[in-house]
Amino acid sequence: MQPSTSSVINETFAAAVSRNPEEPEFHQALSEVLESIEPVIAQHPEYVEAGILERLVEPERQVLFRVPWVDDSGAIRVNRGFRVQFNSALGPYKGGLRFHPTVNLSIMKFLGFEQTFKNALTGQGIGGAKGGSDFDPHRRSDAEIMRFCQSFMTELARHIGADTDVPAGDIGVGGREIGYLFGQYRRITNRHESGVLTGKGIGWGGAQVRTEATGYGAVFFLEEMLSVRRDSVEGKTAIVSGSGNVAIYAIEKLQQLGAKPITASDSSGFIVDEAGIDLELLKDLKEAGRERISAYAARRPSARFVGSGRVWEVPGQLAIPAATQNELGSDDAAALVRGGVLAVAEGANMPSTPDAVEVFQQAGVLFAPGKAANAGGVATSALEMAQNAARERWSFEDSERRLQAIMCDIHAASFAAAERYGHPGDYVVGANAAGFVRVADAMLAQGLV
Ligand SMILES: NC(=O)c1ccc[n+]([C@@H]2O[C@H](COP(=O)([O-])OP(=O)(O)OC[C@H]3O[C@@H](n4cnc5c(N)ncnc54)[C@H](O)[C@@H]3O)[C@@H](O)[C@H]2O)c1
Repeated sequence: MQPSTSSVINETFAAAVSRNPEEPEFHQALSEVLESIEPVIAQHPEYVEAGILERLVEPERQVLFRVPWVDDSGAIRVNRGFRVQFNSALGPYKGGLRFHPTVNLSIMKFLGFEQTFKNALTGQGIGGAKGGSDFDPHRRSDAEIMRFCQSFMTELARHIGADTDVPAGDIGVGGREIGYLFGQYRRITNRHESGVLTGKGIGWGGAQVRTEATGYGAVFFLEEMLSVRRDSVEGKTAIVSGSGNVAIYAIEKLQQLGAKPITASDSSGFIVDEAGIDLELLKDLKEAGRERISAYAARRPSARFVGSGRVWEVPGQLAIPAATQNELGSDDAAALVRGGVLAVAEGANMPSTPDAVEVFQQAGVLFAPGKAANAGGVATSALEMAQNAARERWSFEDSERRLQAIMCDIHAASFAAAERYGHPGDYVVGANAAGFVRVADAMLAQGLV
């Protein structure tokens, strides 16, 4: 007799937890995905027979390395570098690099695992990975950032390649860092291998819309969810957290589509601007000046800075958490519901705790998990790889149209899978199921590797 689906899921989870102790973020991501694919497993015993679940939860390769560098005072510093190559059944490993002091193996594995399903959802033929370092770029000089990136790439270079593994940016890794990383890779390999990194500068192999893609994509996804209810983002107030790459371009697209974003945040607090965010000012402070968010309120009379408290207490009909994991708990979700929220799209990866997701779903709020809503970034990275391989350059308009089409496809695939597996309207089940089936089918076809 076949073991029951729930016992297979529970055993896989328990074995993964005992093999990877003290990795809470990884356990959280595993439990969220495994739980929601139960109805898929029930319909596909062949996945269980082929050991797909046991194989999926074990990364194909994990690389940990020393990153020695010299700071501006001449002192030697040592950080730890990571690259977790999770799954390459659908294509070369693909996923961002994060430079942040909280980076550890648990966070890398949660992100690499999630990335596998997200990348599958894009339909662009890319596997899943994540990497980074516990290096803190905050208050580091430009020269220190460059030396760190060069040392980091000196080791990473031997593990990546246009057909092997293609890193990109994430928290703490933007255009400047990708430039330094690419320069060192080119120097070490003596190859201008454009497809080895994405998020490159437009003048040297980068793609139009890559910078904007994650934030724009999250708003396109919001628009798709609302359109199912014959509604749209137009005229609605939006609560956005973060003030980095994802938050800034989510705010930009919300404004272009007639919504009114009124908040932004960083780890020091948040600002509320009832007149609507002044995007030029925000970009000037965060992209050019790398200043704290309080500087926004200091320069804009309609805004106030709140140093303690929760941005989610501010009422609005739309919410885009776009800072970091577990930034939105059940009390925050309840506050958003009280404030009249209709739809939430996760710009960041796993910003909502499982309890918060439950609060949204119980209240009938449209909820898009990060692996669907923020997949626009990696999808556009795949477009960058395609342009690099073909030595082509597509226009901004063409690239944005392709991004929008991909987000519509991700929405449609997630929506359809939710219906098919008995959870209509549940985008968490839909996105996990749709992504999982694509990866599982490829693994099944490729044998026990
Ligand atoms: N950049 C992308 O293309 C992309 C794609 C998919 C998902 N994501 C996810 O989106 C999120 C944001 O990434 P980004 O690229 O905008 O990074 P970023 O470094 O440009 O911005 C991160 C923002 O989050 C804020 N932040 C970080 N830690 C915080 C904390 N503990 N409390 C409050 N605020 C905090 C920072 O101040 C900053 O405003 C991350 O979860 C990332 O994994 C990014």
